[in-house]
Amino acid sequence: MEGFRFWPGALSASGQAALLAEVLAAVEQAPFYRPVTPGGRPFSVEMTGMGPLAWVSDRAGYRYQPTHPATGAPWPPMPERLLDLWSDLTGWPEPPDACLVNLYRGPAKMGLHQDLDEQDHSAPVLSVSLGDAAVFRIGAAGGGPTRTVRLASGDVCALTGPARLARHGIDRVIAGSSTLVPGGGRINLTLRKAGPASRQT
Ligand SMILES: O=C(O)CCC(=O)C(=O)O
Ligand SMILES: [Fe+2]
Repeated sequence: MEGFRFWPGALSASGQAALLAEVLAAVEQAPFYRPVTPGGRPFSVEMTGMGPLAWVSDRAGYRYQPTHPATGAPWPPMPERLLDLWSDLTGWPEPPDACLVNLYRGPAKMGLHQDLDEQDHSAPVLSVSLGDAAVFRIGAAGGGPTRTVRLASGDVCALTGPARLARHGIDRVIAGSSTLVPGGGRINLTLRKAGPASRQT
C-alpha cells in the first residue's frame, strides 16, 4: 500500500534492549493502566505514554492530554533514541509530540481503526514493536480488502502520506515468540504529532 513503510529489523538486539530499558524506566513513573472506551468497555490492551502528550480514552471520549489519567502527573519524556529514530526514518522536519505505549498480554488485540485524533494528519505515525510478534492488519482508509503483516521485535513501520489514514489493527499476538519483555507480551510504541501543526512561514 502506497505510504505504508516497513523497516524489518530496524532495531538491533542491543538497540531493542536499550529502548526497552528506557521504556520500563518511564513505566515506573507512568504505570500501564487499562483505558475504557467512551461506552465503558475496558480495552484488552494496557496503555501509558511518553512525551508532551499521549492518547487516552475514557467515558469522556478519545483525546490527547499532557498528564497520566491515574496519577495526574505529566508523562515522562520521550527517550532521545525514539526522537532520533523518528527523524532518521521519517525525515519529518518536526519532532513527534506524543508517544502512546501499548502493552499486549494474553489475548489482547486492537480492532481495526484509523488514527484520527491528531490535529495534523499530514505527519506520519511511526510504530516500533518490541517483544512478542504481532499480526498487524492494514487496509485502505476508504474500505476494501485488508492484508496482514507480521511485526516482530525490532521492526518499525510507518503510516505516511496516502496510508496515514489507513485502517489498521492487531489481530493477535504470538505468545512466546520473543523473550524480550519481562513477563512476556508485546510493547508497541507509536510516535505521532498530536498537537496543532506548527505554523507555516
Ligand atoms: O500495536 C500496534 O502495532 C498498533 C497500535 C495502534 O494502532 C495504535 O495505538 O493506534
Ligand atoms: Fe492506530
